[in-house]
Amino acid sequence: MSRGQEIVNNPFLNKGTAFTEEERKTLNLQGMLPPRVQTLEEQTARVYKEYLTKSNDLEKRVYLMSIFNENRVLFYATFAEHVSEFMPIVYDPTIADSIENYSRMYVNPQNAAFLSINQDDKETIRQSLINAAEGRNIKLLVVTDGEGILGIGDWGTQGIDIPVGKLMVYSAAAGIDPSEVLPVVIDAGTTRKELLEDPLYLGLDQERDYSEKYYDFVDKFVTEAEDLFPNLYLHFEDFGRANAANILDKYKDKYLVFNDDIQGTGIIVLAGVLGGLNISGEKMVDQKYLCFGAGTAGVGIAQRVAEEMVQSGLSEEEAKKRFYMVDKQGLLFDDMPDLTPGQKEFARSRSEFANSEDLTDLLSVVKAVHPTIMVGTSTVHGAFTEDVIKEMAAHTERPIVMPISNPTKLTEATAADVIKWSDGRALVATGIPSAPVEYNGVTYEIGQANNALVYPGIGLGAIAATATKLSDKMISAAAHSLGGIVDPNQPGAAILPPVDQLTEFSQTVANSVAQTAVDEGITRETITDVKAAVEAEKWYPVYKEVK
Ligand SMILES: NC(=O)c1ccc[n+]([C@@H]2O[C@H](COP(=O)([O-])OP(=O)(O)OC[C@H]3O[C@@H](n4cnc5c(N)ncnc54)[C@H](O)[C@@H]3O)[C@@H](O)[C@H]2O)c1
Ligand SMILES: O=C(O)C[C@H](O)C(=O)O
Ligand SMILES: [Mn+2]
Repeated sequence: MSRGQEIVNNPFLNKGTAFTEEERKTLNLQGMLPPRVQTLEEQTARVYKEYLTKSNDLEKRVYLMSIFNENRVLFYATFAEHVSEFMPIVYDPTIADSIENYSRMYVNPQNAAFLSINQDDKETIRQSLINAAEGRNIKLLVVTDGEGILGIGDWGTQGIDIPVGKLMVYSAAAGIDPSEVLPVVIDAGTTRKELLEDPLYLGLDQERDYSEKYYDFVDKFVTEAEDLFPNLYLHFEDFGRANAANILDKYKDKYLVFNDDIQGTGIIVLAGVLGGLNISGEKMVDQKYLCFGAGTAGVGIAQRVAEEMVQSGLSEEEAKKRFYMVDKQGLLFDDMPDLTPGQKEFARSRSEFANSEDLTDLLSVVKAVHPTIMVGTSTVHGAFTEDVIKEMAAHTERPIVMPISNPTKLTEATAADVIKWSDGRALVATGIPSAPVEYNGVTYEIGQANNALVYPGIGLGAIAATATKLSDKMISAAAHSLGGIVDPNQPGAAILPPVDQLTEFSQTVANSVAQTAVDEGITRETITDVKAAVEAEKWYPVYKEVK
């Protein structure tokens, strides 16, 4: 390929119509582009105008991804101009439609690495990562095995859109250089019959592997990735309930790793709880917490909030007594078979209740427990019914309610309903973006309790600090750093900061995470000026000289 062809076909170098006359001459691009030279501003205006002609969200996403495939600077410059408008298009919830239709709509591998459990020798794993990285300096890798995509379950190889999408948010929100990231999917088969029966399915035509071979494969992958990319921040996303915590626990003391569903979600929900308490004036140690859907996210959040209660003065035992976990069986009791290790930590004793046998549905548990905080991570659409919310609101002045299952079709309630049913008293945040709610003359802003509001800043902070691991203190600092961004005295104030300020508060999160790593002395390099180090790590969507 000629140098000119190489450049226009490389999304990290391509400038499209913005190549100047001078560049067209020196890079041998003459005759390869329409004659008019455009500025980046003209290009983003064109992209946005065309975007507006698309008739549905999936088409909008496909169009934006075509720009992403061609020209990363143009994609991120346009994204930066329309952050809160584009978030639900490139990310959740529209990304769910894109994953469900991935094989049919496939056009481009988007610089991802596709690993197959059938090729489990470490040389092939290593070479696959090298091929996908194409000599780029990879600092951030997002990997999924596709088993627990959002709440929509096992999508095998099609899950690759989640690492791609999570990384887009890293670059847009925190300014992670898009040429320094690598999305990876581990195809270990799938449990989804309709994929295996679909002749168009692009993943392996086999049942998901739950044997030791799977853990061996993950171990080879982690070892090779850490060896190839020595300063790596390794982000795990949407692994299944049986594996996610095991994998995090295995590597978290050894490498700089992060599980978004466990840790990221724990941080954003804790930040929302802190924001809610800031508004209600109540204390953390007085709260009673109900988790509905005690899986990867549900347990991860409960652990984070419990840790916060301990830091607020309770003993670990006292803190755990404030938690009630509800899953398919109803309230979880310690005599139940099949509890996950995380569920066991929080399971209650039957002797605490006169009617423990009856506590098999959410409403009876709410009646028996009178929670002050209720978080939904169950994937059960509509589970927070009018009866449930009214019962909760009857026993607490400002109930904190977060239906955060994704995407839209799985969410436990809408913000508008929760506000109406609680007569405007509930402090609400949702997993997907929600429009403001008008109720009795007050406009309620609804925060988005989605890990996207924190994981980009955490990654940027940890990378900029050259942290050797992600410590509990760094995680806690991230949650606390979001406080103070919202004005709690404003009637109808949100409990979390608005998505249109995503880039600003990602910076705040990054600074505080980096500062904590430096204070703890867990950095590879000596950092004297934390803010400068974070700033130096940031990438901006502007064209650079191509040589
Ligand atoms: N907003 C966010 O930032 C965020 C982050 C992570 C996960 N989530 C969402 O949370 C949901 C769960 O994700 P996960 O990764 O924890 O999945 P998971 O499969 O690990 O957990 C889901 C849990 O819900 C339970 N459940 C299923 N049906 C139930 C029912 N009828 N009653 C009670 N419990 C029931 C399951 O048994 C399981 O324990 C998904 O919809 C996901 O999109 C949101
Ligand atoms: O991807 C999201 O929108 C949040 C979260 O990681 C999820 O799995 O639902
Ligand atoms: Mn996730």
